[in-house]
Amino acid sequence: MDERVRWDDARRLAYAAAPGPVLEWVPVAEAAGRTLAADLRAGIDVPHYPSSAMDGWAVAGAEPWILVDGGPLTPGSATGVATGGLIPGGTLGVLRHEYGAVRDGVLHRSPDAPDTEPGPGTHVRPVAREAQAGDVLLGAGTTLTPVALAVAVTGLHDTLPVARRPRVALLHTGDEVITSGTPGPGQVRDSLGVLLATLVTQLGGEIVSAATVPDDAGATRVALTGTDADLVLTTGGTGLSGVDLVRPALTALAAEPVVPRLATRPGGPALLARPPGGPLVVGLPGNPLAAVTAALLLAAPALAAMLGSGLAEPGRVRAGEAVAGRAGADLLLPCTLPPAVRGAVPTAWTGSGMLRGLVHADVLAVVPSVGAAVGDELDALPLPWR
Ligand SMILES: Nc1nc2c(c(=O)[nH]1)N[C@H]1C(S)=C(S)[C@@H](COP(=O)(O)OP(=O)(O)OC[C@H]3O[C@@H](n4cnc5c(N)ncnc54)[C@H](O)[C@@H]3O)O[C@H]1N2
Ligand code: MOO
Repeated sequence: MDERVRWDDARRLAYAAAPGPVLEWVPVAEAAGRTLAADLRAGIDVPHYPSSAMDGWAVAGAEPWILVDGGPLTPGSATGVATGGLIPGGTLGVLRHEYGAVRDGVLHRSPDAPDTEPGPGTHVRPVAREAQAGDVLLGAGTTLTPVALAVAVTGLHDTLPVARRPRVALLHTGDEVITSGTPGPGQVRDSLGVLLATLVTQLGGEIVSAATVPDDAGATRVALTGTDADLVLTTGGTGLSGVDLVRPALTALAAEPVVPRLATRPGGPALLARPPGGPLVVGLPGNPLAAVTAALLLAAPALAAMLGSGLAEPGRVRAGEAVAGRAGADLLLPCTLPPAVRGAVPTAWTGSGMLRGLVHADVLAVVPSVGAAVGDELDALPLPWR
């Protein structure tokens, strides 16, 4: 049986396998970038009083208008209002400053005032035009952008119910992986640690631990379970050699293989498994481009589910050049979108051990096994750091 899962099915399975959000309250000033865990309703009508949209005069009845100090107005009277000022009772509409002239305490329309001004409701912002008290202003799952925070404050919210940041443990396997100094032959500097920590943070998670585990079955098993994280991301050790121990360790733990492998290149050996009672485990291949690709396909959807945000639909791009396919797998290629080409062009570095191409890439384009001709529409995964 082919246990390799297509890239799009893998995203959905990862999203479905992850637990939902845990709610916590944070002050609005500390909530930027967080994800709302519950609908936020307006605590007041927005706006909550009728206000002027212009500097000018609130008028009642037909001109001329005798200026009075405040309202309520009776027909033939007017009072000065500033933008945002309270519209007094009895007001017909607002005559903006440019279209009025005051002589001897009496307001007249100027000759260039439009015929329609002032009419009923001119330049008046009615109560609740934007929202009524109780309306949902921001839905659960909304990312708290600067604008969303402002809307929350307008709706009278000083603390916000947000999804607790998913707690993520990083586990690097491989005796050859070193974290400082110059690597000798057969050794490699850990480049995935900083990459994944940054990516996880950008995706809304929180790194709670980062450890390196030697190529030892027992140590790998212990490391996979000895954590209170919500999600464990392992690197390396997903392959077939005697020192690739992530898969055997998960089998020994009787973990449910939610995504046993991916039908993609790079990233084919990646996996997502659920040990009983333990945190979700995403096994990323050691080859760096394969690791990032798999992180976007498996870890990103799992984190989105834990945050209660939706599973983002992939984008679409046109192939900017012909690309040969690869039998039995979808190619996920770092591509730029040069304006002159009007399509996706693979970077010069698409090997699974190479990261250079991703630095300048705009998307990961999905090239089906049959390949792509110039102009073909392709699915494309956005890159979270773009
Ligand atoms: N006989 C076969 N060999 C391989 C196959 C296969 O099907 N048959 N698949 C290849 C594919 S595809 C991939 S991807 C890799 C998967 O490798 P592992 O997940 O087992 O990773 P390692 O063997 O531990 O390391 C691979 C590579 O990555 C480097 N690495 C590991 N960790 C890090 C790190 N933290 N930072 C930077 N680089 C890292 C490591 O040094 C190796 O060069 O297997 C293929 N082989
Ligand atoms: O997933 Mo591997 O990096 O395809 O060679």
